[in-house]
Amino acid sequence: MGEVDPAFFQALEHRPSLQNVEAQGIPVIDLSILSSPDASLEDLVKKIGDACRDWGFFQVVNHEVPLEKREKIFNASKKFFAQPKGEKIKIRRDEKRVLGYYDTEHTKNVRDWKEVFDFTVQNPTIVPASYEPDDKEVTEWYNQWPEYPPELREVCEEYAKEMEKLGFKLLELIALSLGLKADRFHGFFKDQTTFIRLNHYPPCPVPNLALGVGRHKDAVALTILAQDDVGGLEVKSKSDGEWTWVTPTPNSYIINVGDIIQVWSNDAYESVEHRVKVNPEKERFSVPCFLNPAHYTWVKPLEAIANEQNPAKYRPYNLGKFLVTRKGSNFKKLDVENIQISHFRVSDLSDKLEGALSINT
Ligand SMILES: O=C(O)CCC(=O)C(=O)O
Ligand SMILES: [Fe+2]
Repeated sequence: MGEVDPAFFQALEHRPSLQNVEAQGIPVIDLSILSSPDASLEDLVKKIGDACRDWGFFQVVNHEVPLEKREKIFNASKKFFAQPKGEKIKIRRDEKRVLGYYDTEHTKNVRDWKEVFDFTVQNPTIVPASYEPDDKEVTEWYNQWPEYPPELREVCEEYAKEMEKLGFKLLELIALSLGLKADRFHGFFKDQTTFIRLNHYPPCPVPNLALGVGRHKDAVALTILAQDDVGGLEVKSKSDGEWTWVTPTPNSYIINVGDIIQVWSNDAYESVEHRVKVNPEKERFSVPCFLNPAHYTWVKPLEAIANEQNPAKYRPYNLGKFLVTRKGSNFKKLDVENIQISHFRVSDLSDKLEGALSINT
């Protein structure tokens, strides 16, 4: 192995410890009660609400996603990434075709030690043609499928159906836990921009300097992640700020609240920072599904939650414009911070300023 490109090196304060702090608290929630039609959901809804509030993360077991479908997508993913780079870059993403293979993602401007393959659940996926606020034109994102392995497309499409089913169940439970009607979120996903990513983290000679994915929050509604038994995911604990290792639980899914649920819930549930450590000997595979609403959604605190006592903490933002801005910036190392929900946060200062202006006009 030659010299490692310093583009992968984290700043001193973000370098990972090689010791893992085991998670005591990230709850493992059993969903089996969902298959008994007459059972009361009260306990389950409370567990989900507590987990969303206290951790922003939880794992689910007995989720009814067939193990076979999970094994198939992991096997196909291994076959795809095991090919020479020359094969993989045949479906490399670029500024026009934003889906497919790439290995140059930067998180917070540091290069991630990983390669990925992205596909959307709806094909094509409709998004704005540009990030210019006044440009009303839309465009279509198409999936790019590799020649090898030939089963990849079918396996991915089958897996996507399972993720949608589980995703809707989880969204219902989360809605109930916020005191909303179970189907409150469904409408947002009619023309969803949900995408699934195959992640491959090769063994890394500098696991003390680099990260598989640097610290970040997921800018989507909800993430459903399958990880293999190597482990690497760390979550920043809300209670003490420690990076906490998520011990792989066989055949479980890790669920995390994304930025959009944070905004919808007006900060009742927060999108929590997480990162991925790499391993000097073992490669690791994971498959996150990022549940994301339609591009025309204006993301803002829900009326049933934000009110006079609990004023909206965010200004509405257009999801499609947000998404297109982010996708565009993935290709390059930026001099500025990537677009974040915090840019739409109503700050006390701007409130006061706005107040002052409205008095003066
Ligand atoms: O691979 C993982 O465990 C998590 C990946 C992740 O956080 C992401 O892709 O957003
Ligand atoms: Fe993430």
